[in-house]
Amino acid sequence: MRVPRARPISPHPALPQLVGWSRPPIPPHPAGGSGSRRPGEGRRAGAEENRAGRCPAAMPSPRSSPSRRAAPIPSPSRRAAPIPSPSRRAAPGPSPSCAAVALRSLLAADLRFSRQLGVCAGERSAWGSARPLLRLLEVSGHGVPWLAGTLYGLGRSESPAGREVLLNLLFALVLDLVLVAVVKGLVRRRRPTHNKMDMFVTISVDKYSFPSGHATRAAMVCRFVLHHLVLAIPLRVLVVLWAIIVGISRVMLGRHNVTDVAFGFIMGYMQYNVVKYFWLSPLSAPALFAVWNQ
Ligand SMILES: CC(C)=CCC/C(C)=C/CC/C(C)=C/CC/C(C)=C/COP(=O)(O)O
Repeated sequence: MRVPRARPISPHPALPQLVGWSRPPIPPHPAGGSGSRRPGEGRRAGAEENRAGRCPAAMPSPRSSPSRRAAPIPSPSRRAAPIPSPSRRAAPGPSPSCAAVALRSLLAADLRFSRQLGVCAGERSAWGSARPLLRLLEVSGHGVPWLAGTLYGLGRSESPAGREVLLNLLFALVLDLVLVAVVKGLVRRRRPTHNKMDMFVTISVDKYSFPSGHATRAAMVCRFVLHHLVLAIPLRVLVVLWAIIVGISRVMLGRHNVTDVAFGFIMGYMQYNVVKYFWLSPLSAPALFAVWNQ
């Protein structure tokens, strides 16, 4: 008796749409299928995966699974290829763990929630009239004004202590740009579909959204300023509020999902630890400071 060969199980086909990650298209099925699944097939495949999976939360409910299994498969070529029963499946392939299922649910909720919060994503959005104000906030957290301002300050500064702080701020800003570009390039999460790509000066990886560069910069600069500038309490509160509002405005503008901003805040907060660890001073980098002190 010929035992049908088990087909490898691919990850959930709706995953790229759920999480917004770039992924190459699914190659055509060797049996002659179109390669892309039809509506409903994804759910069936997902249920199959879940049956084989390790996470009890991913198992289909007894009420829903028989009807899904009974649903006709529209493509004749697909009908010809028998779906192996769990008992015959030799190598079940990758199955979603509880963590993967939880992550998918979180990311799906993230996309839904972020779309709802994107109330300034366009001029015609619910709060479209506030968009110019939020775009002003966008500029306030952008890399160019921060780099330009820091370089200008460095050029004008006459105190060694001021120069030291500004030099380290410059290092922090460049470090932030590099780290964000690396993570964006590795993760390659697309920006929300409702985002208008009308951002002020971007680099190539800025087509990706994870993490939010504005959130990393806002969190890092906020910690930097609070540590190195002597400010009155109301001003300190303002700096913290600015960082939080810059982050929230990224989601409202439709530039990011909530998780991009949340991770960006955490990453920016930790980046400051790196800056603190590698703090540039006349002792640790004498050559650098000798340039100015001549
Ligand atoms: C200003 C000076 C002196 C030099 C500029 C050098 C330069 C061109 C640096 C690049 C700055 C830049 C384009 C930063 C990107 C900022 C940005 C669009 C981040 C994306 O933020 P996100 O929150 O949407 O991820």
